[in-house]
Amino acid sequence: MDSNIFTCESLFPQGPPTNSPIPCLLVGGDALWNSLNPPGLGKTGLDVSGFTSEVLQPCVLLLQNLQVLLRPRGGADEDGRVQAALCQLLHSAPSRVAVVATVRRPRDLSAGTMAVFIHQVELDTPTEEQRRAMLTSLSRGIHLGRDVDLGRVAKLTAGLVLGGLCALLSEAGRASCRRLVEICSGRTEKDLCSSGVTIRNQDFISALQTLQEVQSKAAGSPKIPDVHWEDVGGLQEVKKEILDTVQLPLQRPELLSLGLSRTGVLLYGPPGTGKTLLAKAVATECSMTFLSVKGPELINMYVGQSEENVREVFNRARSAAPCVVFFDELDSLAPSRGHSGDSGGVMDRVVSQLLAELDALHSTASVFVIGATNRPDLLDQSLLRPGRFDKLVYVGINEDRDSQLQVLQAIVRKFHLDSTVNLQEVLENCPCHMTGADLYALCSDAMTAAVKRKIALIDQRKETSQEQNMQIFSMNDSRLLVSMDDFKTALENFHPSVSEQELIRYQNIQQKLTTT
Ligand SMILES: Nc1ncnc2c1ncn2[C@@H]1O[C@H](COP(=O)(O)OP(=O)(O)OP(=O)(O)O)[C@@H](O)[C@H]1O
Repeated sequence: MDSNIFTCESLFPQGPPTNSPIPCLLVGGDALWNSLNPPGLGKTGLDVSGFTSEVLQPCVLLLQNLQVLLRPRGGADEDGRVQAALCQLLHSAPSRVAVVATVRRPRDLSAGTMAVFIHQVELDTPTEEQRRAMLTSLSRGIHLGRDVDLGRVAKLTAGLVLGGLCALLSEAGRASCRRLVEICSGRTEKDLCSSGVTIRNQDFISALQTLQEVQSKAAGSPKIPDVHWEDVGGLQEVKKEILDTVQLPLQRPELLSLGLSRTGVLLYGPPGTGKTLLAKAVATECSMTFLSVKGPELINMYVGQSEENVREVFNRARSAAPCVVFFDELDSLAPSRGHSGDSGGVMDRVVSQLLAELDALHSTASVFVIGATNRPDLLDQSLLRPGRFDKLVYVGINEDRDSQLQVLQAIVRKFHLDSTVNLQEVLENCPCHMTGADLYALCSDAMTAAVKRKIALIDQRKETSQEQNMQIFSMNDSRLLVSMDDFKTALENFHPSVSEQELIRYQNIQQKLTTT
């Protein structure tokens, strides 16, 4: 049993408060399970003295992840016998033992179990200000370089909780050791650490990257994307409209109390015009995490599961706040109620759930919703009421050459172009109506042509080198430069993805929405 009694590291990562004389016993897993379910399940009831002997009292008994204990085999219902034993435990606990239990989501426990606990405290994801205070407190006693600005670190750590911030500091410490070992070759990490290391800003940056990589590997966890304004060409007006809506309440939280904040923006327009890209850029530029959800992914055949999925998305967003939730293909998640044609009314319930979640966001600036659709006319109109998606922004096709050039320049930012490339000339050979995705396809076709050209060159050189015994030339020998000829090759098979008729249909929808 002793091996299951731990210190309270999870509650107090730096150890229990030193000025507190009360020990904290963390009990979890098998110890509690065995006590509540002795072999044969004949006896129920926890012998608290097993954990909290007279010697240790007064003390705090911390029961972690209570839901796991109550639903040991992941079943839908709690085991009544375990629940009864738990109630018994709480009633029979000595008065000098305070029992604290933790659970990820209160709804994981039955109402009966919840009622056993007199006080229920919800721990929210820390705000930027709270993260700053935590970082200041956690880094006490650690030597930080003059270039470290904990306020900025707090800004970049949206979505991290106390444990994450502890991990960040440890990782930054490791990064600073690695940096020193590299500089002072010949000295071991142990030597350097014993003589004291200073954590610099670059160590925090490297630690953040490491943490984000780990997080992004964890299924679906939101992170701050890496798309900047420079990656979005043109769309100046759209960028401004979204930023005014998202950034203002973040910078001026007092607007919330005046009821001047907005919960969501709906981007609509033809496919491939940069709606997803814009939403990601907003999140990056405002240092918010990004949670992308495709409408159809949330729909599930099991009764109640689709609504639960919607609820779960908003829970995840709240725990990663400040967060931008991006609902792609919103029309398939929230079609007009009464018209969806599903027999069980699943879609109607999903829409109602979505509306309830949007309304609940109203009092906070930390979760912002961006919806995207090609068919705003199919949406349930109540979504467009004030306080929900109350700003509609049309993201259309760039029709003038100037804005097309801006998109092209944004796309080729990461390409190496040779001096023969004239982007204006490329555009002159393109049709008038092109989406950003079309231009991206054109550039990647040009890149493919460049790769093929280089492979052909290598093959040719190989033949000559064998004949003349020359050194073999490989793909890595020089940078891959995309030439004007590569663009010309790409243009041969280039067709815009949105036809003129479709474009007219989108423009009609836009006109209808702006006049209503
Ligand atoms: N304005 C733009 N600037 C730079 N690149 C763009 C732009 N618009 C689109 N692109 C390119 O096209 C790709 C697809 O765009 P995106 O996915 O954002 O379009 P979308 O409007 O969300 O499409 P859909 O409606 O099909 O979801 C982007 O990854 C990007 O490479």
